[in-house]
Amino acid sequence: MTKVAVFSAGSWGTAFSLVLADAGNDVVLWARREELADAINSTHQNPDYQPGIQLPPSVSATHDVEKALAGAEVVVLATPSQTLRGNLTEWAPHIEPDSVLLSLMKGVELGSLKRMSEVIAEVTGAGPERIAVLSGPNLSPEIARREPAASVVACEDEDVARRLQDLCHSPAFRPYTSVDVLGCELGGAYKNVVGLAVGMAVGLGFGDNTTASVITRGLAETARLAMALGANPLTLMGLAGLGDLVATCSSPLSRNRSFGEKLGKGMTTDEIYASTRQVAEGAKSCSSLLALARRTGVDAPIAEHVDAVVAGRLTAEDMMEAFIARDTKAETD
Ligand SMILES: NC(=O)C1=CN([C@@H]2O[C@H](COP(=O)(O)OP(=O)(O)OC[C@H]3O[C@@H](n4cnc5c(N)ncnc54)[C@H](O)[C@@H]3O)[C@@H](O)[C@H]2O)C=CC1
Ligand SMILES: O=C(CO)COP(=O)(O)O
Repeated sequence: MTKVAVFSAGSWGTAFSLVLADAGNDVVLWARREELADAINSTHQNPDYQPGIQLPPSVSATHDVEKALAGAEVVVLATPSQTLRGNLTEWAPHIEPDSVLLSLMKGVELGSLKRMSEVIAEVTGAGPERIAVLSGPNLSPEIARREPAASVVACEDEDVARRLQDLCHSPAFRPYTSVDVLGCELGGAYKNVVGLAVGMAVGLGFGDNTTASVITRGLAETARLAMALGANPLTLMGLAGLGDLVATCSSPLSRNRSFGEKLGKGMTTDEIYASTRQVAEGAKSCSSLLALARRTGVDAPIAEHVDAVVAGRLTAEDMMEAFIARDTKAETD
């Protein structure tokens, strides 16, 4: 049995622990709060992030970093993107030297504009053959209920991607391999920003023509930036691109879409933050993705307008009007 350490016990870390356990691994889930680790061990449920879901016996929880990491061949990272650098700096000295680091996160760091795999490389010094990402249409409540879903596990070293694919292939979860780490990460981070825009349209009371238009132009914007940075265009048409975009933008379970819906209904960003404990990565990554697009010389109207609404410089209504009023152009430009 492979020992896998999962950091941390939020919605996705908990649901993915169940996938890993179903796939035959010994899973240790690290929780930031000791009382949550105790609750998971005594009830086999995570009442804060996946209430009502029974975790398999091969999932145990701990608040002790060293204990979680000792002997772990794979370390899964599922914290909010903006805290990863700080968290990993504390954890890195205890990570086994040959272990593989698998990121489940979908964001881009503010300030540095680094993707999560880049932050992991910088903080741990691990080479590309030890760093992988998993991304796809994987809304955690559905994964936790074992509803069938697919995903992509990407690593520059294809053998490592295959090893991780075997590691998380369960009766309900089907991972595909890829070597396009950058494309998977940008697809995952960008779909959250598009999800915010779609949520705003929903909050304003608009229907399927509007949301389909934003989704499609969102995919074009994602592909434009990702390809300029070297991604394989086919990645954006796959599970980590179109697949995740469709899941996020269509589902009321998406925190990013819900966040956008609240903005569309007139709530402020601060009011929304105060109303939930869960992360909506797009509310921060709209700014870092916009900066990345500007640095790359790529037009990013959705990131630009979403960033302005999140920052309170524009209303959601004005954003939708601005989308329609922009200079007209060819679809493929
Ligand atoms: N929930 C989902 O359906 C999916 C989430 N993801 C991605 O996974 C990542 C984690 O998301 P979720 O688990 O959904 O978030 P969450 O909000 O449900 O949980 C976040 C976890 O991080 C911990 N945390 C919060 N602030 C922290 C800090 N300052 N230091 C250390 N830990 C901290 C929390 O205690 C919690 O365990 C995000 O990048 C998200 O985009 C990816 C696919 C699916
Ligand atoms: O990444 C996700 C689904 O694939 C989860 O989306 P939200 O973070 O918007 O809930």
